[in-house]
Amino acid sequence: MKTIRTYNNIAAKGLNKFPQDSYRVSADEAEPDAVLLRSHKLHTEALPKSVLAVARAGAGVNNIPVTDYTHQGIVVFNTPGANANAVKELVLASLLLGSRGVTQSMNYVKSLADVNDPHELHKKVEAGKKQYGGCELEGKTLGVVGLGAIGAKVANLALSLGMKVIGYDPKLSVEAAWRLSSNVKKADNLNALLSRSDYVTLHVPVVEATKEFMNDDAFAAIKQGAKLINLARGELVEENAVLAALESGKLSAYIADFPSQNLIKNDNVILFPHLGASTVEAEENCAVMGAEQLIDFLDNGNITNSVNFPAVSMERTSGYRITFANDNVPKVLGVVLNLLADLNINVLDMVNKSRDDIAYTILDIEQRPTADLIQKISSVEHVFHVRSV
Ligand SMILES: NC(=O)c1ccc[n+]([C@@H]2O[C@H](COP(=O)([O-])OP(=O)(O)OC[C@H]3O[C@@H](n4cnc5c(N)ncnc54)[C@H](O)[C@@H]3O)[C@@H](O)[C@H]2O)c1
Ligand SMILES: O=C(O)[C@H](O)COP(=O)(O)O
Repeated sequence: MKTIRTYNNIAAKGLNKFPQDSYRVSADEAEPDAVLLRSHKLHTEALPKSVLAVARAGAGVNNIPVTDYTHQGIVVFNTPGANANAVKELVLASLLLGSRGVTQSMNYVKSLADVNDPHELHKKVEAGKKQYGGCELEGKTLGVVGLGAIGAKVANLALSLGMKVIGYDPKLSVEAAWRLSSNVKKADNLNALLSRSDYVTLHVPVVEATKEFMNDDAFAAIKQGAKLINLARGELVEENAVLAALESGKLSAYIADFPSQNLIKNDNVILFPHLGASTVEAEENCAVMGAEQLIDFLDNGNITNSVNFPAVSMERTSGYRITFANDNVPKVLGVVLNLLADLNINVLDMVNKSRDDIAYTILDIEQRPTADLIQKISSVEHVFHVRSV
């Protein structure tokens, strides 16, 4: 029986993917084969030695110490694009909330609950509305920082609303570029985007290069009166810098998914409780994708959508499967194959891929691998993980 430890609220549609006759899934597994989670932070937690893989049912993996796990042979997965539509739709709400005094005017109407005379109420409604006049999105410019799964959907949506769209993504993948309308204008650098955008929306991961990249310099470059939407991560925006930009009027609104005490107190900040991916559809998509990737890895050794291991998949042959991970240096594969040859073990099929400084191999052999064979492969220099699948 394989076991999966879950954290957070994982949609039942995903949990039901694990076959009941071969998997046990719960929050209490002491020595799980894998972990399935959402935003639970693993940085301060030691994982049991039994863990082979961690699946993040979602996009951001900044809650997982990915680099530490890599050399322990722990494969980390995420679910690219599975919640992109949910975030895109909340960006649409953010654009409108930032433009039309929606929440403020709703609060004004609520404050009229005790005005019982219909004529008096009508007068107050008509007199009050002038405080909440807004502007339209059509014709305005949206700057999209990060044009991956979410950014591309947001950019295309904004075009359909009649907005002009500028994008900035120095690491844009070819696949992501294919998803993007050719009407999205390319900014050569961040400041070129910031200085021309009425609205700026962030869709990049938190990594060393993006931490607090929205700092004093960025707000100095931003267009006077711009509005900033951040449904990506709080750490992308330096808090004192955004508060100062709001105070000076350089920024007219900040709409974000990551509350802090200082932000909550500011009237020009609209905050959600990390709601971007919280739709039935997104939660199910993420849970299903995460579960399927874990099952294929645990049952077959195949790796799809890992953030630290190469993508490697091979159809099963009639034989027995071994997988191993090693430092990406010359000769390791050759040594393992020689070892098999010396033991007169026939290889039926094989695939080997590398990513940065690690490599991963799937080998189908003709005979059942013994504990001694697994031990011998483990002892090969630079091999740090071996599994009979
Ligand atoms: N609020 C939420 O609930 C929620 C939901 C989903 C994702 N997110 C956040 O949004 C982020 C993006 O998600 P995604 O699914 O679009 O991911 P993605 O990997 O598809 O896209 C990220 C894009 O950012 C680009 N990028 C990386 N560094 C950059 C930089 N320095 N400047 C500009 N672009 C850069 C990449 O090239 C990529 O195209 C996630 O990492 C996560 O932190 C939040
Ligand atoms: O990175 C993500 O996918 C989002 O931040 C969603 O996080 P959640 O699954 O905890 O809602």
